[in-house]
Amino acid sequence: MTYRAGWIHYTNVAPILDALVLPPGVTAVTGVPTEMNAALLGGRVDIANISAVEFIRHADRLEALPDFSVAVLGPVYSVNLFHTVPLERLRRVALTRQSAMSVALLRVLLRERGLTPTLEAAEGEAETLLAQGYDGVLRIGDSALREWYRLVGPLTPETTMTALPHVGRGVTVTDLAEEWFRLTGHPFTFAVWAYRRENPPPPELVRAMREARREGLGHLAGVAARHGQKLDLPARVVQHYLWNFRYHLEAPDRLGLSEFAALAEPGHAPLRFGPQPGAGRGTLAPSGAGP
Ligand SMILES: C=C(O[C@@H]1C=C(C(=O)O)C=C[C@H]1O)C(=O)O
Repeated sequence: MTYRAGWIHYTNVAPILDALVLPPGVTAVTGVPTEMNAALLGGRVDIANISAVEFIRHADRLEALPDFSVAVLGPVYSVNLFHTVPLERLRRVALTRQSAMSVALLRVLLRERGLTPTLEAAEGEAETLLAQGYDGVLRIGDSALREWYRLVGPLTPETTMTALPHVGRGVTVTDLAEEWFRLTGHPFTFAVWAYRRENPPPPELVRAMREARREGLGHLAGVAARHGQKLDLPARVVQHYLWNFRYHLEAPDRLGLSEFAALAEPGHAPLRFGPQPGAGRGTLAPSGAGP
Protein backbone atom coordinates (compact mmCIF):
# COMPACT_ATOMS: atom_id res chain seq x y z
CA MET A 1 0.00 0.00 0.00
CA THR A 2 1.15 3.53 -0.74
CA TYR A 3 2.22 5.76 2.13
CA ARG A 4 1.42 9.42 1.37
CA ALA A 5 3.55 12.31 2.58
CA GLY A 6 2.48 15.98 2.57
CA TRP A 7 5.32 18.48 2.68
CA ILE A 8 5.17 22.16 3.51
CA HIS A 9 7.98 23.11 1.19
CA TYR A 10 9.03 26.52 2.47
CA THR A 11 12.72 27.31 2.14
CA ASN A 12 13.21 26.55 5.84
CA VAL A 13 12.56 22.85 5.14
CA ALA A 14 14.94 22.70 2.16
CA PRO A 15 17.84 21.29 4.23
CA ILE A 16 15.64 18.28 4.94
CA LEU A 17 13.56 17.89 1.80
CA ASP A 18 15.80 18.90 -1.11
CA ALA A 19 17.98 15.80 -0.95
CA LEU A 20 15.19 13.43 0.03
CA VAL A 21 14.86 10.34 -2.12
CA LEU A 22 11.48 8.78 -1.39
CA PRO A 23 11.65 5.01 -0.89
CA PRO A 24 9.45 2.82 -3.11
CA GLY A 25 5.81 2.94 -2.09
CA VAL A 26 5.93 6.51 -0.72
CA THR A 27 4.40 9.45 -2.60
CA ALA A 28 4.51 13.16 -1.73
CA VAL A 29 2.44 16.28 -2.35
CA THR A 30 3.30 19.83 -1.24
CA GLY A 31 1.35 22.79 0.10
CA VAL A 32 1.26 25.65 2.62
CA PRO A 33 0.95 24.84 6.37
CA THR A 34 -2.84 25.19 6.66
CA GLU A 35 -3.31 22.92 3.61
CA MET A 36 -1.01 20.23 4.99
CA ASN A 37 -2.59 20.46 8.47
CA ALA A 38 -6.00 19.83 6.88
CA ALA A 39 -4.66 17.06 4.62
CA LEU A 40 -3.23 15.13 7.57
CA LEU A 41 -6.28 15.59 9.76
CA GLY A 42 -8.61 14.75 6.87
CA GLY A 43 -6.75 11.53 6.07
CA ARG A 44 -5.57 12.66 2.60
CA VAL A 45 -1.91 12.27 3.59
CA ASP A 46 -0.33 9.95 6.16
CA ILE A 47 2.58 12.10 7.41
CA ALA A 48 3.19 15.84 7.16
CA ASN A 49 5.35 18.53 8.67
CA ILE A 50 2.46 20.40 10.24
CA SER A 51 2.05 23.53 12.37
CA ALA A 52 2.98 22.43 15.87
CA VAL A 53 -0.22 23.95 17.30
CA GLU A 54 -2.32 21.50 15.25
CA PHE A 55 -0.22 18.66 16.61
CA ILE A 56 -1.00 19.96 20.11
CA ARG A 57 -4.73 20.39 19.39
CA HIS A 58 -4.99 16.86 18.04
CA ALA A 59 -2.57 15.18 20.43
CA ASP A 60 -5.21 12.55 21.21
CA ARG A 61 -4.77 11.01 17.75
CA LEU A 62 -1.41 12.22 16.40
CA GLU A 63 2.16 11.26 17.15
CA ALA A 64 5.32 13.04 15.96
CA LEU A 65 8.72 11.86 14.84
CA PRO A 66 11.02 12.22 17.86
CA ASP A 67 13.88 13.99 16.11
CA PHE A 68 12.47 16.33 13.45
CA SER A 69 11.47 19.97 13.93
CA VAL A 70 11.49 23.42 12.47
CA ALA A 71 12.46 25.34 15.61
CA VAL A 72 14.55 28.38 16.43
CA LEU A 73 16.14 30.02 19.47
CA GLY A 74 15.71 33.77 19.09
CA PRO A 75 14.84 35.47 15.79
CA VAL A 76 13.49 33.40 12.90
CA TYR A 77 13.32 36.22 10.27
CA SER A 78 10.27 34.75 8.53
CA VAL A 79 7.45 35.00 11.06
CA ASN A 80 6.96 38.72 11.14
CA LEU A 81 4.46 41.24 12.36
CA PHE A 82 4.91 44.32 10.16
CA HIS A 83 3.47 47.37 11.91
CA THR A 84 3.26 51.14 11.62
CA VAL A 85 2.31 51.94 15.25
CA PRO A 86 3.81 50.64 18.52
CA LEU A 87 2.42 47.22 19.52
CA GLU A 88 0.42 48.83 22.35
CA ARG A 89 -1.50 50.97 19.83
CA LEU A 90 -2.36 48.22 17.32
CA ARG A 91 -6.05 48.32 16.39
CA ARG A 92 -6.46 46.19 13.27
CA VAL A 93 -4.14 43.34 12.31
CA ALA A 94 -4.22 41.34 9.07
CA LEU A 95 -3.47 37.63 9.51
CA THR A 96 -2.17 35.18 6.95
CA ARG A 97 -4.40 32.24 6.04
CA GLN A 98 -1.31 30.09 5.34
CA SER A 99 -0.30 29.55 8.94
CA ALA A 100 -1.93 28.20 12.07
CA MET A 101 1.19 28.39 14.19
CA SER A 102 2.09 32.02 13.82
CA VAL A 103 -1.50 33.09 14.44
CA ALA A 104 -1.59 31.05 17.66
CA LEU A 105 1.78 32.52 18.69
CA LEU A 106 0.60 36.06 17.98
CA ARG A 107 -2.52 35.47 20.10
CA VAL A 108 -0.37 34.28 23.03
CA LEU A 109 2.05 37.20 22.74
CA LEU A 110 -0.77 39.77 22.54
CA ARG A 111 -2.54 38.20 25.51
CA GLU A 112 0.65 38.25 27.58
CA ARG A 113 0.86 42.00 26.95
CA GLY A 114 -2.86 42.53 27.58
CA LEU A 115 -3.44 43.74 24.01
CA THR A 116 -6.70 43.14 22.12
CA PRO A 117 -6.50 44.41 18.52
CA THR A 118 -9.02 43.14 15.96
CA LEU A 119 -7.55 40.20 14.02
CA GLU A 120 -8.79 39.58 10.45
CA ALA A 121 -7.62 37.25 7.70
CA ALA A 122 -6.33 39.19 4.67
CA GLU A 123 -3.89 38.17 1.96
CA GLY A 124 -1.40 40.35 0.09
CA GLU A 125 1.91 42.07 0.68
CA ALA A 126 2.45 43.67 4.07
CA GLU A 127 3.23 47.13 2.73
CA THR A 128 0.11 47.09 0.53
CA LEU A 129 -2.14 46.07 3.42
CA LEU A 130 -0.56 48.67 5.69
CA ALA A 131 -1.34 51.30 3.05
CA GLN A 132 -4.95 50.06 3.01
CA GLY A 133 -5.59 50.81 6.67
CA TYR A 134 -4.28 47.85 8.66
CA ASP A 135 -1.77 48.95 11.29
CA GLY A 136 -0.29 45.46 11.65
CA VAL A 137 0.22 42.60 9.18
CA LEU A 138 1.35 39.07 10.07
CA ARG A 139 3.21 37.22 7.31
CA ILE A 140 5.23 33.99 7.35
CA GLY A 141 7.52 31.90 5.22
CA ASP A 142 9.48 32.89 2.15
CA SER A 143 7.43 35.99 1.37
CA ALA A 144 7.84 37.29 4.95
CA LEU A 145 11.60 36.78 4.74
CA ARG A 146 11.77 38.65 1.45
CA GLU A 147 9.57 41.50 2.64
CA TRP A 148 11.65 41.92 5.80
CA TYR A 149 14.87 41.99 3.80
CA ARG A 150 13.43 44.39 1.25
CA LEU A 151 12.56 46.79 4.08
CA VAL A 152 15.80 46.62 6.06
CA GLY A 153 18.51 45.30 3.65
CA PRO A 154 20.86 45.26 1.89
CA LEU A 155 23.76 43.66 3.72
CA THR A 156 27.11 45.26 3.15
CA PRO A 157 30.17 42.99 3.01
CA GLU A 158 31.00 44.00 6.62
CA THR A 159 27.59 43.44 8.19
CA THR A 160 25.69 40.32 9.20
CA MET A 161 21.99 39.50 9.29
CA THR A 162 21.94 40.08 13.04
CA ALA A 163 23.15 43.66 12.55
CA LEU A 164 20.26 44.62 10.26
CA PRO A 165 17.71 47.01 11.78
CA HIS A 166 14.11 46.09 12.55
CA VAL A 167 12.72 49.27 11.04
CA GLY A 168 12.61 50.37 7.40
CA ARG A 169 10.52 52.88 5.47
CA GLY A 170 8.39 53.61 8.56
CA VAL A 171 7.53 49.95 9.10
CA THR A 172 8.65 48.12 12.24
CA VAL A 173 9.19 44.38 11.96
CA THR A 174 8.55 42.39 15.13
CA ASP A 175 9.97 38.89 14.86
CA LEU A 176 7.55 36.66 16.79
CA ALA A 177 10.13 33.98 17.59
CA GLU A 178 12.40 36.63 19.10
CA GLU A 179 9.46 37.89 21.18
CA TRP A 180 8.86 34.33 22.34
CA PHE A 181 12.51 34.05 23.36
CA ARG A 182 12.24 37.33 25.32
CA LEU A 183 9.14 36.02 27.08
CA THR A 184 10.35 32.49 27.90
CA GLY A 185 14.08 32.12 27.18
CA HIS A 186 13.21 29.00 25.18
CA PRO A 187 13.25 27.98 21.53
CA PHE A 188 10.03 28.17 19.55
CA THR A 189 9.01 25.03 17.67
CA PHE A 190 6.99 25.91 14.57
CA ALA A 191 6.56 22.51 12.99
CA VAL A 192 6.86 18.82 13.76
CA TRP A 193 6.50 15.77 11.50
CA ALA A 194 3.23 14.19 12.58
CA TYR A 195 1.18 11.14 11.59
CA ARG A 196 -1.95 9.43 12.85
CA ARG A 197 -0.85 7.23 15.68
CA GLU A 198 -2.12 4.00 14.16
CA ASN A 199 -0.32 4.67 10.89
CA PRO A 200 3.39 5.48 11.54
CA PRO A 201 5.76 6.01 8.60
CA PRO A 202 7.72 3.07 7.21
CA PRO A 203 11.22 2.98 8.76
CA GLU A 204 12.79 3.36 5.29
CA LEU A 205 11.12 6.77 4.92
CA VAL A 206 12.40 8.00 8.27
CA ARG A 207 15.87 6.68 7.45
CA ALA A 208 15.78 8.47 4.10
CA MET A 209 14.70 11.71 5.83
CA ARG A 210 17.60 11.49 8.29
CA GLU A 211 19.97 10.80 5.43
CA ALA A 212 18.58 13.77 3.46
CA ARG A 213 18.94 16.08 6.46
CA ARG A 214 22.58 15.02 6.95
CA GLU A 215 23.18 15.74 3.29
CA GLY A 216 21.36 19.11 3.34
CA LEU A 217 22.97 20.41 6.52
CA GLY A 218 26.35 19.15 5.32
CA HIS A 219 26.03 21.17 2.12
CA LEU A 220 24.18 24.19 3.40
CA ALA A 221 26.05 26.69 1.23
CA GLY A 222 24.82 24.87 -1.86
CA VAL A 223 21.23 24.75 -0.58
CA ALA A 224 21.42 28.47 0.26
CA ALA A 225 22.84 29.39 -3.15
CA ARG A 226 20.06 27.53 -4.96
CA HIS A 227 17.29 28.99 -2.86
CA GLY A 228 18.84 32.45 -2.87
CA GLN A 229 18.42 32.42 -6.65
CA LYS A 230 14.83 31.25 -6.41
CA LEU A 231 13.94 33.85 -3.79
CA ASP A 232 16.03 36.61 -5.35
CA LEU A 233 17.94 37.02 -2.08
CA PRO A 234 21.71 37.01 -1.51
CA ALA A 235 22.94 33.47 -0.79
CA ARG A 236 24.49 34.55 2.51
CA VAL A 237 21.13 35.89 3.73
CA VAL A 238 19.53 32.53 3.00
CA GLN A 239 22.48 30.68 4.52
CA HIS A 240 22.15 32.60 7.79
CA TYR A 241 18.40 32.05 7.72
CA LEU A 242 18.90 28.28 7.36
CA TRP A 243 21.75 27.64 9.78
CA ASN A 244 19.74 29.43 12.42
CA PHE A 245 17.09 26.66 12.50
CA ARG A 246 17.02 23.71 14.87
CA TYR A 247 15.96 20.65 12.92
CA HIS A 248 16.30 17.85 15.51
CA LEU A 249 13.53 18.44 18.08
CA GLU A 250 16.05 18.32 20.91
CA ALA A 251 15.25 18.74 24.61
CA PRO A 252 15.15 22.59 24.48
CA ASP A 253 12.80 22.48 21.48
CA ARG A 254 10.47 20.09 23.31
CA LEU A 255 10.58 22.37 26.33
CA GLY A 256 9.54 25.33 24.17
CA LEU A 257 6.82 23.21 22.60
CA SER A 258 5.39 22.12 25.97
CA GLU A 259 5.50 25.65 27.27
CA PHE A 260 3.64 26.92 24.24
CA ALA A 261 1.13 24.08 24.51
CA ALA A 262 0.39 24.99 28.13
CA LEU A 263 -0.14 28.66 27.22
CA ALA A 264 -2.07 28.23 23.97
CA GLU A 265 -4.03 25.01 24.51
CA PRO A 266 -4.35 24.36 28.24
CA GLY A 267 -5.92 20.96 28.88
CA HIS A 268 -4.49 19.42 25.71
CA ALA A 269 -3.87 15.66 25.62
CA PRO A 270 -0.28 14.53 26.39
CA LEU A 271 2.08 15.04 23.45
CA ARG A 272 3.38 11.79 22.03
CA PHE A 273 6.52 11.08 20.06
CA GLY A 274 7.69 7.97 18.27
CA PRO A 275 10.69 5.99 19.57
CA GLN A 276 14.08 7.68 19.38
CA PRO A 277 16.35 6.37 16.64
CA GLY A 278 18.28 3.43 17.94
CA ALA A 279 16.04 3.13 21.01
CA GLY A 280 16.41 -0.23 22.66
CA ARG A 281 19.79 -0.91 21.06
CA GLY A 282 22.27 -0.25 23.83
CA THR A 283 22.28 2.09 26.78
CA LEU A 284 24.32 5.10 25.66
CA ALA A 285 22.79 8.57 25.23
CA PRO A 286 19.12 7.56 25.28
CA SER A 287 17.99 11.16 24.66
CA GLY A 288 20.31 11.84 21.71
CA ALA A 289 18.69 12.17 18.31
CA GLY A 290 21.86 11.34 16.38
CA PRO A 291 23.46 13.56 13.76
C1 LIG B 1 9.20 29.52 10.59
C2 LIG B 1 8.44 29.08 9.63
O1 LIG B 1 8.07 27.77 9.73
C3 LIG B 1 6.89 27.23 9.21
C4 LIG B 1 5.71 27.79 9.86
C5 LIG B 1 4.56 27.08 10.00
C6 LIG B 1 3.32 27.75 10.52
O2 LIG B 1 3.41 28.94 10.83
O3 LIG B 1 2.26 27.11 10.63
C7 LIG B 1 4.56 25.71 9.66
C8 LIG B 1 5.70 25.08 9.25
C9 LIG B 1 7.01 25.73 9.36
O4 LIG B 1 7.94 25.23 8.43
C10 LIG B 1 8.12 29.89 8.43
O5 LIG B 1 7.78 29.32 7.42
O6 LIG B 1 8.29 31.11 8.47
